Amino acid sequence: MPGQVIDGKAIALKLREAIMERVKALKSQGILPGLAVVLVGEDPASQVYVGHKAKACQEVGIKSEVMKLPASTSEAELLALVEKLNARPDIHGILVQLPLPKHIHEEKIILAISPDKDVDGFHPLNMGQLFIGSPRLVPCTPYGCLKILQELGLDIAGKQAVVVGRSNIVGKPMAALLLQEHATVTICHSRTRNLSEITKTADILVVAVGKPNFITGEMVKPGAVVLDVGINRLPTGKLVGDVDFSSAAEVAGWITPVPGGVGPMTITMLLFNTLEAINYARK
Ligand SMILES: Nc1nc2c(c(=O)[nH]1)N[C@@H](CN(C=O)c1ccc(C(=O)N[C@@H](CCC(=O)O)C(=O)O)cc1)CN2
Repeated sequence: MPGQVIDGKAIALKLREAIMERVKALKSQGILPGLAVVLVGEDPASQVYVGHKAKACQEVGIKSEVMKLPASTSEAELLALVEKLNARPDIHGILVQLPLPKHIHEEKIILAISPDKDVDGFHPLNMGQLFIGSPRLVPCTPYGCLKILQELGLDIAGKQAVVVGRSNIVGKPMAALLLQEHATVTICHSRTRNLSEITKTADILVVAVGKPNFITGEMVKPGAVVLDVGINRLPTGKLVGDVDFSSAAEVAGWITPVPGGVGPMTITMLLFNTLEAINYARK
């Protein structure tokens, strides 16, 4: 029997309703949550995501300021903007949309964002906290994957989890989150040998490699939960994940589609983190 398709949009909407209630409560205490979103350059996908973020903020009542800078912006100019945002008491969360133009070092920018306002959870302090088991602000995409598992009531403790991909944004924090939930975690990457032998052991398979249809049905354990983090636009314009949905859905117990799976959760967890960041604001 084909696996059940996970409706990430529906889960995201449910969580956003709870976020909206929290925003109302904060406003009644005189606190208006504020998020700054910085976009450098004209990358079309980034423009879409930033637009989605601003719209989502508006829908739940968070104040968002989108700052669009030309691709020619220097690293020093961007650092100066981040410093200004760090100092603003009305801004609780700061996010610099990735990827940045090649001449700007992402690591330097991430390091410059105050860890207390780092709603992406990419700052080494927040990453380190996650890895020592005391999470603070958690990267939105892996956090969204975890929420999907929790919202569906799927067991994590004691399960074999395999994460394919070792990026700082998704793979590594995803592994840390699953470990925190007591899964037995394996991380696979481009140099992994016998990949399908490992993926076939996974009760929970998270795929974030950025390669269209990379994982096929024969690489999936029957009944597994498959979370597809990939978003790849084919030359035809069609959006596909890193998992070949039709063959994997025949084998999996649960599977996220692309679009409409993990993506909407990423933005929901950004809203969630913006409210969490209020707890770290200097009084
Ligand atoms: N500063 C950051 N940069 C980037 C992040 C991030 O978390 N922080 N992640 C990605 C892009 N991203 C958010 O920024 C993101 C990607 C995709 C989606 C999404 O909702 N996707 C939809 C499809 C949208 C489409 O039509 O293109 C879906 O999967 O249903 C949300 C956010 C890289 N940069």
